[in-house]
Amino acid sequence: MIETINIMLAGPRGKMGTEALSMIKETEHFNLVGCIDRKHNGNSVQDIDGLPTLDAPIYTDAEEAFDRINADVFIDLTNPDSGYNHTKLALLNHIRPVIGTSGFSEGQLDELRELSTNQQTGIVIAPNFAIGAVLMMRFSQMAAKYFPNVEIIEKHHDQKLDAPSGTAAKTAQLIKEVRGSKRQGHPNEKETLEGARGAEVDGIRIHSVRLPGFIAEQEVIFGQGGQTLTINHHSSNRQSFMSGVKFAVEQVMTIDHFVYGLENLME
Ligand SMILES: NC(=O)C1=CN([C@@H]2O[C@H](COP(=O)(O)OP(=O)(O)OC[C@H]3O[C@@H](n4cnc5c(N)ncnc54)[C@H](OP(=O)(O)O)[C@@H]3O)[C@@H](O)[C@H]2O)C=CC1
Ligand SMILES: O=C(O)C1=N[C@H](C(=O)O)C[C@H](O)C1
Repeated sequence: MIETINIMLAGPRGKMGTEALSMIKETEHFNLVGCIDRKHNGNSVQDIDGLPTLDAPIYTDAEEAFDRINADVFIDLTNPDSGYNHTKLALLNHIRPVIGTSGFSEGQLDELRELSTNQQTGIVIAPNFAIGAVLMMRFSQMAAKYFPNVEIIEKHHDQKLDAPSGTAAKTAQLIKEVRGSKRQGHPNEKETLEGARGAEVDGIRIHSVRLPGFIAEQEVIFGQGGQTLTINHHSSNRQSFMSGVKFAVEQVMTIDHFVYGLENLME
């Protein structure tokens, strides 16, 4: 018999949070034990319009929630500031975090890595839960060995708060690991309009598009004498992320260290 995993979630009314609650409800060995929301203190999830019929208390005070709720895993799907604070609280309370929230700085990731080590508590931070996106990042890393000239275009809905996306930042990091530092474009190039060449991570240009109509898409474009190679991933709904959230919740129960990216948990 599979053991039940008790889950606490922050951001239940959000686009991802609502989808994650439905996934929890449909998963026999997952049990929602509480939520952190900015509204509805003292209510049960099932009393809130539009949320699945799950009987779990809502807290607006995160510290109170971590004091009172006895969970195995904490899922955060909020925003960078709240997500970072919640993640620290979860680790301090030895509740294993599964973090989908994007936009953490390198310094914040380092602090969470250190806290996870000190607390000997497993944590999974996944820039993208869609398995296709994880493969797109890995294929990009493979291609960069042979095609070191590369730029990234990420396209998201216009409600997204952070830019560049966590996925684009992680892709750049993976590429950097295999190709080293390289400034893309002409050495003497000059922007006559600031931002025209996008953001830069270790020489890799990242261009962020924000438009209604998109959910999440990324193109990694490689160029070399006479040829281009484009690796593209497209999420057309938020269900695309849920098998990855489920996988991360199951996996985080088996580790006691910091993991950044689902690829580190896949065979
Ligand atoms: N890793 C992945 O695969 C994916 C990651 N994401 C990331 O997940 C996060 C959420 O995305 P999305 O669902 O689209 O965003 P939404 O804006 O739809 O949802 C965020 C929710 O978090 C709530 N919230 C904000 N602050 C707090 C807080 N302090 N306590 C509790 N709840 C809070 C918001 O409440 P209110 O409505 O009151 O503001 C809102 O309901 C983003 O960082 C996004 O980049 C998204 C998709 C996939
Ligand atoms: O905000 C989103 O929507 C998404 N955020 C994540 C990111 O920043 O990469 C993952 C996915 O792209 C959707």
